[in-house]
Amino acid sequence: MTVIRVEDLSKVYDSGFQALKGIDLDIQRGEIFALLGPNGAGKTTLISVICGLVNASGGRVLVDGHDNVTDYREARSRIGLVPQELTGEAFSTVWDTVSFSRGLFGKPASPLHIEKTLRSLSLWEKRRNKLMTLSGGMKRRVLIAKALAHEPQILFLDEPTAGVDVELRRDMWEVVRQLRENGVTIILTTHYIEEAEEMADRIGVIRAGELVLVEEKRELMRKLGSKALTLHLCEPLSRIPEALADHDLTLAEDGHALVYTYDASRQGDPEGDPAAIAELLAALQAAGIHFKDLHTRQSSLEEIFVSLVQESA
Ligand SMILES: Nc1ncnc2c1ncn2[C@@H]1O[C@H](COP(=O)(O)OP(=O)(O)OP(=O)(O)O)[C@@H](O)[C@H]1O
Repeated sequence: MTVIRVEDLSKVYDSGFQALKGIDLDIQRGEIFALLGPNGAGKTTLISVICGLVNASGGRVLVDGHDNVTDYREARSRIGLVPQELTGEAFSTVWDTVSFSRGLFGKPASPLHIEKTLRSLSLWEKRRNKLMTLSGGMKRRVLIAKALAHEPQILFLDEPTAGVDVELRRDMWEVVRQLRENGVTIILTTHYIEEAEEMADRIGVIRAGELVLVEEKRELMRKLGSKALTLHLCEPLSRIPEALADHDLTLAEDGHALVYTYDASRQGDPEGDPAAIAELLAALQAAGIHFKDLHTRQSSLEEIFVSLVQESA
């Protein structure tokens, strides 16, 4: 199942700056893994080392069992890397650019594969266009087509939607999902928590060169997400009554709502919060406080992420 194994990886740049500190990470075949982290955390350094563009100072990387230093060609041929920007080549056509990328890996020409790739990225109609004439969205698709030209099993996307509008972002997400459905393993770096929340099966958080967390997205949200139960009251309160002092409540909306915050990880725990909620509701009734509506809200990955990064700061 493991398609990439990263063992005790470290990187010290010539300047003496240590960008990666003993990273251990396994990527599973067929997953979408999102690497989240603030600016300068080491995301680009990590994927550059895995892709063999930057030398590690310590540790090793196995790609499908092939060491990415001693067995560079085998390792590299399995990887496609989608950089942030398209450089040069403004006057080349889409077809030529993508075909050329395949050639760089020493693969024999395969017009069939190039056609399939262009069609899957809705670039077929544009194949004769020069890159300079393409829209930003189309250029991003060309970057992906180039990275897929040599038929890699693993695709790295470095900030795939940095600086694009919402519509294009959704478009790109759809493209990535489609690739995964076709069996490609995806590793993406992102600043956008929304992107990780939307796309990822697993999330890694990197901070100051250390992986501070790797977790299934669902598990992460279950474990760390707090829930808030908001009760909209029939009659506003000026303060929380004594009888409810034992319950962890706050008054909101000018006294028109009571908010109870609890740990979502204890859901389903008979000793935990469901009992506490039942008790709370009973106590409200006993105190003669009636509510006309209620809703619960789970904290988003964004809130979870911010608290994580602050916690380890
Ligand atoms: N060639 C280099 N020489 C010295 N330091 C470098 C070099 N490249 C990157 N760094 C430093 O290493 C750290 C990690 O950089 P990296 O680009 O990996 O971060 P990142 O998480 O990808 O950030 P961003 O989201 O801003 O791209 C930064 O502090 C950066 O200044």
